[in-house]
Amino acid sequence: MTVITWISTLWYWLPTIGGFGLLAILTRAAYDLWLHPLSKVPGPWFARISGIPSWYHALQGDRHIWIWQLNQIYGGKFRIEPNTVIFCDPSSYNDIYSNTANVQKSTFYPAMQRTHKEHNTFTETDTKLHARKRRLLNLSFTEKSLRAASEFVITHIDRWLDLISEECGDSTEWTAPKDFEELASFLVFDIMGDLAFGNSPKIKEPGENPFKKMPHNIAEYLKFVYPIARSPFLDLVLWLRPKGLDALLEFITPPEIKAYYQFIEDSIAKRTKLQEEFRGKPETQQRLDMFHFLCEAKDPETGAPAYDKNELWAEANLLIIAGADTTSVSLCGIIFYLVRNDRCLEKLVKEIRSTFSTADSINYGPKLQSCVYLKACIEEGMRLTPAGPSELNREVKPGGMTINNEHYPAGVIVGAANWTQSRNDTYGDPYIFRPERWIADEASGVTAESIKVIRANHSPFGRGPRACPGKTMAIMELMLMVAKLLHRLDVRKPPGDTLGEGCPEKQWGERDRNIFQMRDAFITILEGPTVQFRKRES
Ligand code: HEM
Repeated sequence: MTVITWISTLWYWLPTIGGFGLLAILTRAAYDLWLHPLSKVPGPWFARISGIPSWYHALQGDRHIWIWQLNQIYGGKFRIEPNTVIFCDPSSYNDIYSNTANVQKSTFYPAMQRTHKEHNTFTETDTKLHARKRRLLNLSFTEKSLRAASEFVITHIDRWLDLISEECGDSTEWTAPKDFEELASFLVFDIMGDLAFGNSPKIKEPGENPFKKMPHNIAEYLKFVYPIARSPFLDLVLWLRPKGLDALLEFITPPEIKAYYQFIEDSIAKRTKLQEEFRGKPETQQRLDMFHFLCEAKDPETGAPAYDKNELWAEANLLIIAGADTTSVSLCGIIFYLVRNDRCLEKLVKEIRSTFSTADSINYGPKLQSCVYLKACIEEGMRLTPAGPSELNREVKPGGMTINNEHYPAGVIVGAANWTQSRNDTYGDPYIFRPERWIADEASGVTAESIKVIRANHSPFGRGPRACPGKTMAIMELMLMVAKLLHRLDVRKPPGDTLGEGCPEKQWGERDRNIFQMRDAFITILEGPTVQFRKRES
């Protein structure tokens, strides 16, 4: 048969093929609307028959705003994709993320990993395999490792503040406006590099350094991979990955990201060698970073090293991605709100400067823990600036589960979105930065009970078996960063600066000038805040 005959035959059959295609789409849409187990759950009709709206908003980076808007329209639960329901009340939140919930992570998570082979604790969907990985990873998050980590953290924060103070000089004038988002991400990446694989990229230091683009490149990578993981073609993508798609993605990976991977590989090789040299020496002569605890982890059944080279790579890489952006986003959120709320900033500065006589005396101990207003500012900043604004989705396992007294069958995807969850009615005045809501005080009417209610509503570190193992470390870092910064320096918003604020010309949900706006790429991507520093007066 000649090519011309092929084309004319195809042309002849095209209407029939098109007709069958259309029929299949209409049949599927009718099923999704009227027969699907979620058919009674409300939601926009297009989202109930197609993943395209959700995908579109993932591409736009405003999926959290879209979900929040749907919450205003449809109430406590709605369908955002044919097979996905979002819940917005505390009771459902607890049902989905409790230790006993019959759920596992959905296939969204493996889609976020670099290659189909590179499973780490975060992307593992199988509940039993995850439990094993998590038990081992937890060995890096003990009280002992935390104490050891705090020393690395303090060294970096002090150096960071020395550099900012140098810019202030001896003058009592304010510095030029600074991009705090950049400053924060440089600090946190240096810390995480040091802790996760024993090599700080030293990007907070002045001067040229190719790794200064690293936080930006990771953000770009997330912006690229996130819409893929949220796409309606996810099953096809996952099927194609081992069949050549991974190789293609590797090929088109930008050189800056490849340089970052190379940096991790080299650092791990060097750090592994060092670990060998340390073997047998007393602990005081070893480097007790998180990598140490990963290397020393033993499989409880066989007694053999818990991680092979590839797993060690995957876990160390996970720690830097999971621990760096999240902490820097939280720090930016806290500072954004503090420099816009003089009353809170003054109260916090007073607490810190009256608790510690010098910035050097601030370390991770009972005195820092006694700073209740500091803790409250951190909780409030993290409430308004969640490090991941959309839902942490979970797939219901065989046997189904009950959420808020209703049954959901196996295979359905469920979740609650942090941005929406931290703005619901439980807070009374959710759009106000008011750290006092986290402190029990008879005079202001805040009780232990009211705090329990708002805490049950949402947790920035997640809840249940997949909750963040780095929570205590992150809180330790944030407390030290904010306390040391405000002890040494005065900070303010440059007069007239609006970077990061909402704006009346923007779409619904992004207009409030008092709210820090963000882009959703699973992890939050921010622009701003801008701040000015000044040596403290006394
Ligand atoms: C303020 C900072 C942080 C926030 C807001 C945060 C938040 C979260 C959240 C919400 C999850 C659950 C994600 C999900 O279910 O999809 C998570 C998981 C995780 N986080 Fe964090 N995190 C922070 C800092 C850290 C740090 C410092 C580390 C490590 C040094 C870390 C390591 C991890 C790991 C390994 C997981 C995966 C746990 C699992 O799947 O079992 N995080 N984090």
